[in-house]
Amino acid sequence: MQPKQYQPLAGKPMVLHTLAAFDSVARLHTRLLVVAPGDDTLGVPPAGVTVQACGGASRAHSVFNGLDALRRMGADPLDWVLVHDAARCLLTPDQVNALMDACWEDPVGGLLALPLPDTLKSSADGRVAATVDRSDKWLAQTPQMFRLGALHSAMALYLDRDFAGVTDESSAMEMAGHHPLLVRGSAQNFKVTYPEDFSLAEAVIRSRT
Ligand SMILES: Nc1ccn([C@@H]2O[C@H](COP(=O)(O)OP(=O)(O)OP(=O)(O)O)[C@@H](O)[C@H]2O)c(=O)n1
Ligand SMILES: C[C@](O)(CO)[C@H](O)COP(=O)(O)O
Repeated sequence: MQPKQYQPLAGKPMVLHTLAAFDSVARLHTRLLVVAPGDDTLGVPPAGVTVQACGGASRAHSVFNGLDALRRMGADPLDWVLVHDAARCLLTPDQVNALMDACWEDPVGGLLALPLPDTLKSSADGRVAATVDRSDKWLAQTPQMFRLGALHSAMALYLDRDFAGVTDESSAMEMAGHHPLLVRGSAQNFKVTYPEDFSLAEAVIRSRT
């Protein structure tokens, strides 16, 4: 079976839907797609997209290597960078613009996220241990937008620990003492994770055309 990001959705690989969300965002200077070393599945990338085969063992390794690649490509440490999951293929240009509008003047940057919609339980041995107050809980999405140099420095602190605990860019910034901005996203910007997510993603894509 093909890796998730190349599985077809509504007639084209998932990652092409993901990249398309950034097509009409004129403020973006560079679009970089990080793939695994030796991965040329995509062949010729879409116009305006640079591919770097510098993916790593985990998401955080891939992001860190991608930040290094951007520096080699001439990006400045003060440039904003938006990091996005290939598996969030239903992102829209409006959501990207909302994140950029909210973060542009912010001293730290931020991320798309959703307030938790369901009652939250903690568990022990497969049974409910407690109901957790969810009034301050959010589900982190991507893109996550930070200054290139600040994000690289924050992540570098965890390089020798194999980025343990760095499950998203915000967590690295938080551990470096920052408080990223939460920008309300959309439930449709879910990460294709479970088998049933593929048909849901396809239905949403078809509903938009
Ligand atoms: N080594 C890796 C693993 C993941 N990712 C990125 O992180 C995103 C979110 O990870 P996910 O796809 O959920 O992780 P996987 O481990 O690839 O997928 P799954 O949990 O379904 O096995 C991916 O879409 C991809 O963009 C990456 O860049 N490098
Ligand atoms: C970055 C992320 O999508 C935010 O919700 C998520 O943490 C990725 O998790 P994964 O375990 O790498 O799929």
